[in-house]
Amino acid sequence: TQLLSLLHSLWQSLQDSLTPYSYFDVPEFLGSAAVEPNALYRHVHLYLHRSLLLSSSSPPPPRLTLSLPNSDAAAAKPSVSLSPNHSVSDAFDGHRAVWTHHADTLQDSLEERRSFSLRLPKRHAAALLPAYLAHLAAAAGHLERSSRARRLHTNGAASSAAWSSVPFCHPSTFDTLALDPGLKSRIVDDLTAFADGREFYRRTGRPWKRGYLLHGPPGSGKSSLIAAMANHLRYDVFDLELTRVNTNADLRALLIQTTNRSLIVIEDIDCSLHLTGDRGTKRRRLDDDDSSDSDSDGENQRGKVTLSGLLNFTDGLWSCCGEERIIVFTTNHVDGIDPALLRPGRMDVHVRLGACGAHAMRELVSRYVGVEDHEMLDAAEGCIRDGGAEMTPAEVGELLLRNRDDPDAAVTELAVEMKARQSEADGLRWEDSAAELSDESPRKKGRGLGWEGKVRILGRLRSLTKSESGRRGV
Ligand SMILES: Nc1ncnc2c1ncn2[C@@H]1O[C@H](COP(=O)(O)OP(=O)(O)OP(=O)(O)O)[C@@H](O)[C@H]1O
Repeated sequence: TQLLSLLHSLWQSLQDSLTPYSYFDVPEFLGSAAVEPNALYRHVHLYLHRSLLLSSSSPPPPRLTLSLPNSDAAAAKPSVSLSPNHSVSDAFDGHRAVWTHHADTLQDSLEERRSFSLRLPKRHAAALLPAYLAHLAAAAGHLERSSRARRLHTNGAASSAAWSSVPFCHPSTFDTLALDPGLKSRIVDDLTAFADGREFYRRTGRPWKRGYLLHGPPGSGKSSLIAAMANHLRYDVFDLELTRVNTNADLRALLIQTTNRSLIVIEDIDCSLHLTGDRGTKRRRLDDDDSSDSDSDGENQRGKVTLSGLLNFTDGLWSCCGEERIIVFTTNHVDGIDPALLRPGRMDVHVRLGACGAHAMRELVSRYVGVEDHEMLDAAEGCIRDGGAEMTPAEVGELLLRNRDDPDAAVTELAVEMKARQSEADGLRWEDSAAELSDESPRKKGRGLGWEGKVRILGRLRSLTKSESGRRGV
């Protein structure tokens, strides 16, 4: 046996010295007992699965293993892997890397040892290997993130500072969101730069977090934008219900339980706490650093969450207990928020969402009822461009949804509604102007209206008459 084993190793050495290739083994488990999982094996598996086996650019290897574990049956996505003792090749930097999957059954045991082996040209192996492994790790990391199941967390009863969660599967994405294209690309670019910014934040010594404030009337798409942001970044969402948090200490406890790569959302911030009044009474006591601990402790004793506690949450020392987090505040009334919360560093990006613009309206119509070109669509767009016709994306969406079986009726109703709103707005403006004209108050009288003002009011009156007749026509 010893002689045979010696001959075998001599034969191996001879082969190794003659072959033009270098081989690298990647076992599934590490250590003499082979119980510690090898992360590189998982990376190779993922990389081969997505980048090579399912790629349409290269022909698949002749044999693949398809599997669908019972626990994943609901997702109904079979996984594909390289069958044992089959190979697949990959091109990298002008060279060919060949991966082979091995599965060996151990003697006297049913146990199977699996591994991958990588074959590289021997002359270039030393130079190629580090770069190729880095490329593989980056691709696998990206795939791991994109395939990770995400969750929507919310804080439970007021008595407990704990999160509970459900799978996050909101369908809103930047593709389904009807937004002004400039605004959309600014947000996407900002999010992408943030997610890729590890090195930047490390170099500049800034905590790797970003604050967003979304403001606009109900139905302008704040929640949809949050879902699209989470889907774009593939982050978990922590939806913080401030009214269910008792004290600043609870708020801090909730914060430190949030995970990296997450979006922490506080909706309707103006309704959650009476922050402005709270701050107003304390403004004298609070210096520029609003997040002083002594203050928050004082408030804790009184048992409520305060502005200073919230500021600690957003940019105090405690806010840096993790990384890659985005904090999003939403409000319908931006004026009701204390300016301290809005400062850069706390809320870095302010996004105003309002009435549906012409581009967003066309996008919604195209998506809901498949109409790209229609005179009624032009009429509706005209009303938006002329001003006064304001409908939120939610209102436009609801109107189109009602008529989704009849595209003609949908765009006609949309044009009628826009026209009606424009006329109404013009009427209101005219009433305002008329009131101004007839106001007997000495202040207004003193200011008076010149002939230009009177002509302007007459012009408005005429356009109102016109729009009324137009409305009847529609
Ligand atoms: N920009 C948009 N593109 C496509 N659909 C939109 C858009 N904005 C809103 N909607 C539609 O309107 C519905 C309501 O929007 P959403 O809940 O996002 O508004 P919101 O501003 O968060 O409202 P609220 O302030 O009441 O929470 C969404 O379900 C979505 O279908």
